[in-house]
Amino acid sequence: MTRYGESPETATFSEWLRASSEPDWSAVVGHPFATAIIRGEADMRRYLVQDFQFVDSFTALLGAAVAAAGSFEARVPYGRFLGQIATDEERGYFHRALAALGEDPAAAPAPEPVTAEFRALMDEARSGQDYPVIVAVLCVAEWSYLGWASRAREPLPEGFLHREWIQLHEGPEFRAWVGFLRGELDRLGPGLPADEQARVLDAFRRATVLERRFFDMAARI
Ligand SMILES: Cc1ncc(CN)c(N)n1
Repeated sequence: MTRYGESPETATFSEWLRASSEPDWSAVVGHPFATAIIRGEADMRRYLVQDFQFVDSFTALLGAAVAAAGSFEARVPYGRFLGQIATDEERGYFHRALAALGEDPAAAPAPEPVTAEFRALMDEARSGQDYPVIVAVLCVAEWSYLGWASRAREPLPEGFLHREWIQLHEGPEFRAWVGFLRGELDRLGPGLPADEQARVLDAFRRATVLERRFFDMAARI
């Protein structure tokens, strides 16, 4: 199904995108590496070293969303989240975590193939300046992470590497952020021409496959 609205039971545009990205979506949310994070058992080294490179392109993509959003009110949530990543919260976590793992945040180790592909997709969306496509890629990254992090139950792992990574992707603020991204897709998607809907779906699916492969890479022995 490549057109939204063909199925009468389809609830929202974002839900249609998610359902059209199965089985990869469920594979990300239920991935064994995510389960290992929740249990405090995941070896975070390769994952965080690679994710620090992911976050660079992700931050640039947030900047593109600020520029491409159609109104001041729509730009504000991107600006707010951009601030969180760029300042103490996420950047601070990466610096502390990489230091604890004996890694240098300033080093730029070779990207794994999936990291390079993910960065290429985000850079493509950024330079394309097509707002719904930009939102689709951001939405996959955040919504799928909310999906696995929501599986965590108290007590969270004691070690900060796992506990804080879960907390960064869960909680009322992160839920509201994901709700905003989904809301943008739900607001704009249904009125898009068929070829643009197909472009948005293609970006959403590609990002979902890359999320799955990213966890596969992290879990590799
Ligand atoms: C690969 C990946 N995807 C998503 C996220 C959540 N921002 C992340 N940090 N890394």
